[in-house]
Amino acid sequence: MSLVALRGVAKRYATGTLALEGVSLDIARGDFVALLGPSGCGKSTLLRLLAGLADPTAGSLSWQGTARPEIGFVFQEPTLMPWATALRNVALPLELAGLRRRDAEARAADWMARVGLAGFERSYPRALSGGMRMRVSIARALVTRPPLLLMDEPFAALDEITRFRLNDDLLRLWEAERFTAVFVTHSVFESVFLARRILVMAPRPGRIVAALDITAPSPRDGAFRTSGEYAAQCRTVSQALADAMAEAA
Ligand SMILES: Nc1ncnc2c1ncn2[C@@H]1O[C@H](COP(=O)(O)OP(=O)(O)OP(=O)(O)O)[C@@H](O)[C@H]1O
Repeated sequence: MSLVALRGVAKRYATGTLALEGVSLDIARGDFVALLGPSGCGKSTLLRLLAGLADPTAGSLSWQGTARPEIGFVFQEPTLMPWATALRNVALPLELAGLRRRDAEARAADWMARVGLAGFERSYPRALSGGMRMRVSIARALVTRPPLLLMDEPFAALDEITRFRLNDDLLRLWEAERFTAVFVTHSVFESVFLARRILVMAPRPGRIVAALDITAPSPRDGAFRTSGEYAAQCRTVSQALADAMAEAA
């Protein structure tokens, strides 16, 4: 069943830039969708439309049950409050939702453990590594258990080993929670590792040029990352991306 259906969506900014045109897609509840494409193809714009941070200039977004669900966000910058401990950062969305501080912190501590940060509750963001700050950001996004998680190149600034670990842990969380995930990335390798469906986008105007299903089963782990199946899927997606870029050029 689709969580959201987009039909003929376009977005033209006030500057005249046509960031998206003719975008039609269905995002199934519980799916993991990657938006893959070169700079400027409208990935972030599509995420902003899903988030309700911008409105389409043409076409429609229809949410199942008619209302946009609660949404968790993870950006490339973890955007934590520097004056608050990691635990306070994770607890904040719960307190904003009306939970008592003690209950919010208990649940936040549980989520910190789930992202591998047990023992760092009292640490301030500046004392944590980039990867750990990103883990705090993921815990903060998921602590209210939103049905939809939007991620905009969350791991692009991290080193490769840290990025692999976060990919592994994100998949574990998704398998346990089954939120719907929409993940923006420039990386073919990351998109194939994470996603069940990859939407390849091309620029000028931003549009979806291919939709590829990645059928590899769970669990996807270190063994999957070095498998022939993974390499073959990466080749297919790379080719689709190269075709998209050639068409756009
Ligand atoms: N607020 C804005 N006002 C005007 N133009 C914008 C705005 N935001 C994005 N654009 C333009 O719309 C197009 C799509 O931008 P968008 O950021 O959605 O692409 P992207 O695929 O996410 O790129 P990147 O990978 O570089 O983040 C680009 O040409 C961009 O310059």
